[in-house]
Amino acid sequence: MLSQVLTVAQMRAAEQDLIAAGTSVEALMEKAGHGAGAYVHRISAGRSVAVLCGPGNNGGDGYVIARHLADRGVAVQVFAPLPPGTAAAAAARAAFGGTIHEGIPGDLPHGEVFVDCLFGSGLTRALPDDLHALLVRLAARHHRRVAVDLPSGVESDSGLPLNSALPTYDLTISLGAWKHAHFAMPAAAMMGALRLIDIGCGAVPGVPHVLARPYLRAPAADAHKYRRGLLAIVGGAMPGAALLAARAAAHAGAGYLRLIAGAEPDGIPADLVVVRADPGEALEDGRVAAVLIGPGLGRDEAARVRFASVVRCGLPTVVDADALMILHPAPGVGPGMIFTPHEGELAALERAYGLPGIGHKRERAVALAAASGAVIVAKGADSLIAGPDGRLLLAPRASSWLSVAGSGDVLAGIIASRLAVTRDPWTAAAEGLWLHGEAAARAGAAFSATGLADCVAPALGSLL
Ligand SMILES: NC(=O)C1=CN([C@@H]2O[C@H](COP(=O)(O)OP(=O)(O)OC[C@H]3O[C@@H](n4cnc5c(N)ncnc54)[C@H](O)[C@@H]3O)[C@@H](O)[C@H]2O)[C@@H](O)CC1
Ligand SMILES: Nc1ncnc2c1ncn2[C@@H]1O[C@H](COP(=O)(O)OP(=O)(O)O)[C@@H](O)[C@H]1O
Ligand SMILES: [K+]
Repeated sequence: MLSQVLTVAQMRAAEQDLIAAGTSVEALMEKAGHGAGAYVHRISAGRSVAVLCGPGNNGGDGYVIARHLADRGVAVQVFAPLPPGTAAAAAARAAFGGTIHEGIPGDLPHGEVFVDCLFGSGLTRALPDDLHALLVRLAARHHRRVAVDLPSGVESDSGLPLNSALPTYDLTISLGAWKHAHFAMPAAAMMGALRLIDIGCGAVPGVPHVLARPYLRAPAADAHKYRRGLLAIVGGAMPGAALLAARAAAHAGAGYLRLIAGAEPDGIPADLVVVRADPGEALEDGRVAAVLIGPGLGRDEAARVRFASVVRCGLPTVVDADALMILHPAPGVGPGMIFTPHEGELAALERAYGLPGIGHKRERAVALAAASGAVIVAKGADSLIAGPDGRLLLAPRASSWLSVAGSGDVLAGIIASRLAVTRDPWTAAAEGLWLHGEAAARAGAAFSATGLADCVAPALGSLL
């Protein structure tokens, strides 16, 4: 349940449940403040800290953090432009015996760590100019910046900043549970590293979770290539993309790769079996566990015919790239499939399924999954996985070096390989998305898509 992601309303309800079970708001605030204070203490390494406290319970957490630090001998100053407006925040302030600067001071200190406890999940509108300016000035005067629960000015449920020019942070410490803003762009880009403080919230049924590290297994002792999974990759007009997907797929677990070639590929690797036959015939083999179609397929009539053959074979299929752009709702399209759209392909699919395409990305992906019956991997800087049953997984931020041409082909190859291994679209999507992020972390900086594909095997090795 520490991986659950809650809306503001769900978080409030979870807190109410704790209160109803006998914990006071003050006790929750103590737990949250001490947990966050321990992180700030570590970061400050004994150097000075400034805490900006707002009027609500986020400010209350700030007073607890300040007391935690002062008790450990850290030089801490509190900036409180507004008086506490809740009983718990007032009590936390009274318990802090140190320096409090009220109002909007003209002179502000330079120091090591700035802790933002101006507003948390209670933010309902943009910060007024005076508070915004104070936040920006204090943040600019400190080397390290920590946001408590959320960066002030960010809307929790949408991840939208309600002000322009908000500070960025090195660390964001979420309290009680993750919020959507921690995983949604553009807010997630402002937050730095993410940490969560457990205050004892129970599991909330039916809510999204954070994509977790999967644990994979080496092939069984008696494995053979077919039992490990035969993946058929259906190529098309531009063979390079399919070869790239195959290069990634080869290192993601499938025991056997076959390229059902369209245009004649150059430089075929020795370990890739190339079949020059109609996909309809080639897929009748009976041993094919999963199919990938889309990378380099093209969007012409020949592409449509190849896609229709794949649909007819009824095998578990990853549908990516061009195939998403020519896809239309039809019998056999959707259930048992994984669609891997980026933003443009997501919009095309919404048009194809007659969906309005409004709301948060997560809501759009869930609606598409329900309408199509497919598992949706909605890619981008804030990737997520939606299932036709309403399940939702939000991926932790991955390397921004993934923004390189071909990294989507690599993802499609990885997911398809996992589909051949697991035969389960949901599991394959989750394992594949994690492996892609892990491969990127291992590939370091400025990698090419080929370099990324070559890091898939060590990434998989780390998950065994
Ligand atoms: N309720 C609980 O049991 C706990 C709450 N915790 C903290 O409480 C926070 C939520 O506290 P609150 O609900 O008091 O909300 P905040 O502290 O985020 O905001 C306080 C109040 O400011 C007002 N406000 C909103 N936007 C504003 C704006 N732009 N300018 C001026 N005023 C504005 C609102 O009336 C809001 O209720 C969480 O983020 C977390 O930090 C934690 O202490 C853990 C326990
Ligand atoms: N800024 C970013 N941070 C993290 N991941 C990213 C970022 N930009 C792109 N990605 C990932 O890189 C991949 C790009 O896929 P796609 O848009 O299909 O590219 P291509 O068509 O060139 O292969 C997706 O998996 C996406 O989630
Ligand atoms: K905050």
